[in-house]
Amino acid sequence: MKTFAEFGLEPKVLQAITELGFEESTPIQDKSIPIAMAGSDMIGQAQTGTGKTAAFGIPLINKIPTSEERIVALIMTPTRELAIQVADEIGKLTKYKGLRSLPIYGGQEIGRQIRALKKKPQIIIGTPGRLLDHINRKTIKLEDVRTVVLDEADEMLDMGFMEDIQSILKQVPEERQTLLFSATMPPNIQKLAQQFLKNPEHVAVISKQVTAPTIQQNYFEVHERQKFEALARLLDMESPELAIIFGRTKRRVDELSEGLQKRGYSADGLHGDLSQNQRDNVMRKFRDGSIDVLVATDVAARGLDVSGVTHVINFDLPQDPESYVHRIGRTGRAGKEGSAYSFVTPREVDHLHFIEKVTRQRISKKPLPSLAEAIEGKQRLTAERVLEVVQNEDFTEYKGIAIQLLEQYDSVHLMAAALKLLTGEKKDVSVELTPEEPLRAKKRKPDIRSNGRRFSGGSFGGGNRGGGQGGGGYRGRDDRRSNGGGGSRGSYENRNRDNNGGGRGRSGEGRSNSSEPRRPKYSSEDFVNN
Ligand SMILES: Nc1ncnc2c1ncn2[C@@H]1O[C@H](COP(=O)(O)OP(=O)(O)OP(=O)(O)O)[C@@H](O)[C@H]1O
Ligand SMILES: [Mg+2]
Repeated sequence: MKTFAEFGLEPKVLQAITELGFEESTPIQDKSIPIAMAGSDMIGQAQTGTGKTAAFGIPLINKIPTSEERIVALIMTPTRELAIQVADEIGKLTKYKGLRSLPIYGGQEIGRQIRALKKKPQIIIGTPGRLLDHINRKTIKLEDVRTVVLDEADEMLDMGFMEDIQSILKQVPEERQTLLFSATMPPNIQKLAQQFLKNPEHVAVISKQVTAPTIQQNYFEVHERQKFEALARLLDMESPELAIIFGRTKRRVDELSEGLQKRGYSADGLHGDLSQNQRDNVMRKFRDGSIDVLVATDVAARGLDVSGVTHVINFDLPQDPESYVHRIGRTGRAGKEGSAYSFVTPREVDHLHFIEKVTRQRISKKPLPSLAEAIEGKQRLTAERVLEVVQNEDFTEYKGIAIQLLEQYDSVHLMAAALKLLTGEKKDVSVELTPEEPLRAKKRKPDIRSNGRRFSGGSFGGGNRGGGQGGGGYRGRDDRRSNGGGGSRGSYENRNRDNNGGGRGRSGEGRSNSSEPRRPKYSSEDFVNN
């Protein structure tokens, strides 16, 4: 691992890196920064949460002169939310150098974007649909662009953005540097690379597994009708700091987040049918910790970086192994620990094994959390909250009444009653979800680690098993809560621009709930206690 000073970066860029708290470069940064600084095209693959944004962001910022008044760099992302987050990180990296960067995405008032474009940003971070819109209106000209980054390129392909990317890149001069980054590189990415990159260097910092080794991966075998109760128990048992729960469809996300709210969890939902404002609010609440549980479709699977996410729960198993890798990668970032739990119905067990095979990672089967474990978890959390008050807060005002009560009642009885009250046991409100069809294993070649070409990268920190590997590259960041700044507005960019539907995202993003057959609802009371 290098210190950033060894790359020969401008002092103002270094200063911003130091302020972000990055002490050493991560393996992907180590390998990509020199290649990108030399001007070569590049394909970069590294596990989720290992700093790919800065790996392309730092060299990009370093090379743009401050005096520049034209758009010279273009970064494309598959989702609006990611565009905002990347713009935020680029903004932080360019704080001292003082370049101007601007996110451009669907769902935001176009007039506002046009006004912001008049301030002559040098770096645009956008989703393909809205970018094309601006190109057609001639409010964005790409004739001076010298650097293009495709973040999550494979996802953009999967969402059907190939033609849009083609049209956008037609506007960019041939003499440019093109960089392509993702944690997964399915074989079809080759097509995109051949079209848009020139003699790219391949850099991969993945040896055995494509998932980050700091994520503990588990699954429960559970019947569809048991899932909600199992989820509630899991949340009670584990009391995550922040959790993301992935559901297959928008309807699922709505029903789940409502159900969790009814049961007293601080949860909210995120999917492509919400208004931009609603998405905005949900992401802001999640980033600042005013909700603990984000329920989302795959709209939140790629690239999102919210520190404090300790748990990812696949309430529904994703269709693609790629999606699994990215979803669980929302935790265990920047060397931190994280846990992933997947709910697998008996008919989906084969599909889970397929995901294990493709990702070359064992996923451990766990027994469903029992009622006793759930209760114990809740009680432990209450006790922790009480002790925190004991240690950190002023409760002098309550001492008088405490003394009075203790004179009349047994101290253990009193304490137990107070804890019961605090635990806030909810009446078992029954929650009904519309069942989802189980997934079937897809047939395909079980390797998503590379596109079949040889990569110049070696292993990721020398052996990926066990912990320890992520630690080296990530010192000094643990207490930082990465705040999205302007908040994050999330949505898959709709193919037809602003929310006209027609998005082709997987996992239900583009699927109309109303067209699905109505199946009988089941109730959480069907759940058999264990
Ligand atoms: N050198 C570094 N030292 C410490 N923290 C870092 C370093 N580089 C990046 N980070 C932090 O690590 C976190 C993850 O980075 P980033 O979002 O770029 O990951 P990624 O590789 O793009 O992941 P994904 O595949 O999920 O998109 C961010 O909070 C980022 O600020
Ligand atoms: Mg990323």
